[in-house]
Amino acid sequence: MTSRTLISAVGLHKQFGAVVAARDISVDITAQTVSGLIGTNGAGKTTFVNMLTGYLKPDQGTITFEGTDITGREPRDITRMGIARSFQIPQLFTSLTARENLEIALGIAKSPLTRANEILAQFGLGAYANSVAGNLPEGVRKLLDISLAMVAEPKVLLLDEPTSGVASDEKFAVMDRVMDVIRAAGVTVLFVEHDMDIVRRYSDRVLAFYDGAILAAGAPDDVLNNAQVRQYIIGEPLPTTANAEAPHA
Ligand SMILES: Nc1ncnc2c1ncn2[C@@H]1O[C@H](COP(=O)(O)OP(=O)(O)OP(=O)(O)O)[C@@H](O)[C@H]1O
Repeated sequence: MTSRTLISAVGLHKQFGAVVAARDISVDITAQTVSGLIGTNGAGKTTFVNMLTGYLKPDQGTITFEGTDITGREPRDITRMGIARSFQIPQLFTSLTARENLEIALGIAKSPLTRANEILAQFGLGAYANSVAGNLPEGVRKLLDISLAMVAEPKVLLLDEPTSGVASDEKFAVMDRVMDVIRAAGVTVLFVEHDMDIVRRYSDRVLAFYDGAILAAGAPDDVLNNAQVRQYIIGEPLPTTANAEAPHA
């Protein structure tokens, strides 16, 4: 498998008053990989995602996508270039059916409305085609929301807590379906997730955020077994860490 760098972030810095939400973040994202972003609340995951998607402009640093500098570009330009996003709370028209939601997204993407059936089938949503989105179980709503993001055939998909609010016995089914679709389409994924079982199972690489910086990055087992990650992010103090200092504290 070739490992082509798709996104390259160099020296990203973002400050809100006294709060440093991103401190000197440099990371490369390889094409067609799945990166799990972990970190406690306020660690800087959303800030990083917002900078990649143009919702926030970094104070310093650059972001390159397929060799083009996209730093500070407008979100709609970045979306058009192939970076799509879904949110923690699905952005659906709750009074419309699943199919109608997809047809609206297809219309915006200037894609044939007849693709709705194919996309519903890909995401296992055929049985819900005529159900009103507001009445769908959370796992199905999440899948529908992600299917809307896939309408534009993005190269990169950013997912914000794809399993939050989903019943624990449905989480793996939701993620299995998402991963099947995105791997078949060759999409590169970054997903923010608090459930470490999901992170371990579905990530090729984990980026662990702490206090605005990347504390560790690498293979899931390496990062999730890293002593600092366990202590400061997963919240499992180690018996021998009584004298350890918090990074950046
Ligand atoms: N628009 C903003 N104005 C002021 N402070 C902000 C803003 N956005 C983020 N912050 C601060 O920046 C820090 C990083 O926040 P961020 O939302 O990136 O963290 P996060 O890791 O995504 O957390 P969560 O898991 O809660 O979503 C926090 O201290 C947050 O309060």
